[in-house]
Amino acid sequence: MGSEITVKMVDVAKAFGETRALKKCDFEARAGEVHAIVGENGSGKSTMAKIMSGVLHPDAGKVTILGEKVASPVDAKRVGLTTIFQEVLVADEASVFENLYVGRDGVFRSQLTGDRRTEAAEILARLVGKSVDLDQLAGSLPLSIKQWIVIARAILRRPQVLILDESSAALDLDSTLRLHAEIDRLRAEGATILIVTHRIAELVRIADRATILRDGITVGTLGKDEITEENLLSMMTPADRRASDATEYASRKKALLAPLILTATGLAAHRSARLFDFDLPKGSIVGVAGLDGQGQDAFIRVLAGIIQPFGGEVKVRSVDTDKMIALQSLDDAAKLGVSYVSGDRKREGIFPQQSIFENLAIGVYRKTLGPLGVIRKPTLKPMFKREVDRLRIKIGSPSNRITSLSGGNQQKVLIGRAFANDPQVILLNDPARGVDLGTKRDLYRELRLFAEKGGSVIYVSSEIEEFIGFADRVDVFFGGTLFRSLTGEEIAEAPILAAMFGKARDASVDFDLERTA
Ligand SMILES: Nc1ncnc2c1ncn2[C@@H]1O[C@H](COP(=O)(O)OP(=O)(O)OP(=O)(O)O)[C@@H](O)[C@H]1O
Repeated sequence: MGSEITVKMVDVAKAFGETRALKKCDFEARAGEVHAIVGENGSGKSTMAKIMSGVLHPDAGKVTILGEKVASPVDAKRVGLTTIFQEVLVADEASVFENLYVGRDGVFRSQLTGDRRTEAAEILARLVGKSVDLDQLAGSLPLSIKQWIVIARAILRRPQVLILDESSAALDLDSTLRLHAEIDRLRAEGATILIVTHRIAELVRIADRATILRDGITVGTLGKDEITEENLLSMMTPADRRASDATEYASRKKALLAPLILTATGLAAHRSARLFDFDLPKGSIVGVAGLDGQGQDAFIRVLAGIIQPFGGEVKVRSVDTDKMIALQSLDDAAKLGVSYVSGDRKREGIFPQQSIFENLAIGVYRKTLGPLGVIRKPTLKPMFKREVDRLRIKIGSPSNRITSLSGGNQQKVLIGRAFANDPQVILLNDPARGVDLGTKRDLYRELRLFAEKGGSVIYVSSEIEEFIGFADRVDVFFGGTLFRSLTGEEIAEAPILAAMFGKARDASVDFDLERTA
């Protein structure tokens, strides 16, 4: 590891009105290292990244990047710092190539040499995993490729300091590995890479050091060998709020023998995919895994009544009549007690113009309408408080806009909304994206309690480790269809991974998880 200090923050403070996002932040990163910034939702990580990038100015303290002060984003770029923020900023009406070089000595194609095209094509192909036509309009591409354009744009700048603020939160396993290979490459060239992430497996695999923030204060830095889930948790979370242990539950095969609460028969979630059947026993937790685009996302959205399947039908047991009733719409889902939580809060989840309170309580408004359709807010208050406490949502006033919350806390509001509806089935579509470690554990515990009381859970995740010690069964999607169901001891990394790649039960995966450069 190079010893040159590239990023230095001393005694930095930053407040937004009454909220003291950073109180005393000290930080140091060196050339040739991957340094993670870790902390609970709302602990100040993004604020720290924005200050380094010149987007925000500190109220107090000193910040230097490569020995220089940075007063604006332009300044930051000049000294060699590039940041990839959570938002995917791509100009739809410009070509892929123009998007890659936007802001760099003009975007006119005539000024850009052939070398640049070759370099852009190479980097993008490495990241995407296949070649991408540089001349097509970015607007015609799926979100996943747009995300790669943003990452490629940053890498093409050959930054000396690269900040990734939750840039891998929405990436699937295969994509994450490609991003890691690229990070390794930059590290080998002597760059400093700062990553803000809640994905523990990612941290352990790639970070050389990790600095932990708690409530706007940096509490310490761990070396590579010290980066473990337990160490991170104990530094991130005050002792009184820490779950006493990493309670792991044995997968309960018995739970799978209970009467069925939801069934899907002859389902085709994709146009040309093989038909499949699915069932959800009452009181069970079924995990759903798959690489990006294998049909699991369409599947859970069909179950939620958001989209229609190409064929087949979904039925849910009615609480009132105990009969299996067809579910074909969002309305049916609400009536049958099926709640949905999306991990893609920007597109499917939050109402950005509304308050935190309204965003959480929106699903129960209807049930509590008073005479003349007036919302009886006081009746909702205890429910709101219960969910905020249960999920430890860090909020100021409930009447503030939801967008004033940190990303992870917005996600917690969506999870709270699902519980608040008092459902019999909760469908979660990669809900823990951007949610901190402590809250993830709390979420698993709450879902366990929910299942023990007879509730049923379907949990889609892009992180294999989420299922282990949590799910009673893991259904793996491959090629647009349900490929394999795993129970008991098969709920482990190797069998899940094998099924995700469409491999036979006992075949080992010729895919190296530790693959680097
Ligand atoms: N523009 C803003 N206006 C008001 N409050 C803000 C603003 N930006 C951040 N905050 C508040 O500052 C605190 C720190 O937020 P920040 O986004 O830095 O946290 P974070 O650690 O990145 O969280 P997460 O893991 O959820 O992304 C939070 O309480 C947040 O609500």
